[in-house]
Amino acid sequence: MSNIACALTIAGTDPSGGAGIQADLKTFQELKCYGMSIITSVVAQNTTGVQSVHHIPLQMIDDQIDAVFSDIPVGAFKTGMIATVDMMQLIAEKISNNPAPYVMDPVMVATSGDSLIAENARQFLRDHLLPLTALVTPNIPEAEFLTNVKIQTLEDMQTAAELLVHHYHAGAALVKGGHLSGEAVDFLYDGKEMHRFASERIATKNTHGTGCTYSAAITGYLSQGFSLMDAVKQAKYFVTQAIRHSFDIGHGAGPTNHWAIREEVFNNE
Ligand SMILES: Nc1ncnc2c1ncn2[C@@H]1O[C@H](COP(=O)(O)OP(=O)(O)O)[C@@H](O)[C@H]1O
Ligand SMILES: Cc1ncc(COP(=O)(O)O)c(N)n1
Repeated sequence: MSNIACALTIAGTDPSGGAGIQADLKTFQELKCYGMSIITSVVAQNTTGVQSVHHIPLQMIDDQIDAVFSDIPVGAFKTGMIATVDMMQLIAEKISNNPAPYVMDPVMVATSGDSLIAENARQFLRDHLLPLTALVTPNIPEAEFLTNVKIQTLEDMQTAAELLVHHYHAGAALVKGGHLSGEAVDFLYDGKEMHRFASERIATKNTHGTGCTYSAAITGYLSQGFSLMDAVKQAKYFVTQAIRHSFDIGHGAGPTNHWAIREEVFNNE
């Protein structure tokens, strides 16, 4: 199978398996992509929150990126948690010559409320990494920070998506509405048109890692050659099913179910 789609994630870890690198690799696997990962920080966390963080030395991040880029053609890649300005600077340099589509999940705060990146890194992310993206996938608080727009309505989400592309130079923007109420509505703006992706809101507290899973699914589909619009459409379906069949495990916000689009799960619905 030499023509397998290769998808890469550059992110932090979650030993409890619901978010970060672990969620990304599980998602790639479900989509039948060949999954690869570069670890930026090792995070001691679980469904209740973050206990401690160890940043991987810059040289080691550099070496990991070289190990992958020098050997295997990457079909698409994503970034999740990048904790410091130094890491961002290095990653920006490394990826700027890679032609594969880049999906940025602008991770700032975990579902538990714990901050995952340095205060000054947020601005650096917006000013230096955002212009390199094919797509950025902020949730409401992240979109608010990136654009300075207070987001309370579906119209505000669309305004933020347009600003991310036209003012902050993202390739495209997917503003996710998980943090509003009512239907779970996301808006994709590709620089020309606004697309709406909606699903029913599922009553669950188990949303640990939804953003990671969603952006990994988009990356996986892009690595397989789907258009941006189709990749988001398929990924929205994937994440909705993953939330619908999420696991009530752990003492906090449980993880999503990465194998929820398998046929046997549907057959048992
Ligand atoms: N309770 C829910 N029911 C259905 N879809 C949801 C629910 N919560 C979030 N989503 C969807 O999950 C995806 C992740 O969204 P969001 O929660 O906004 O991001 P993040 O996990 O980065 O905070 C989006 O497609 C959003 O619409
Ligand atoms: C290493 C890492 N990266 C990202 C998240 C965000 O998770 P969520 O998708 O729940 O916002 C996390 N909790 N840990």
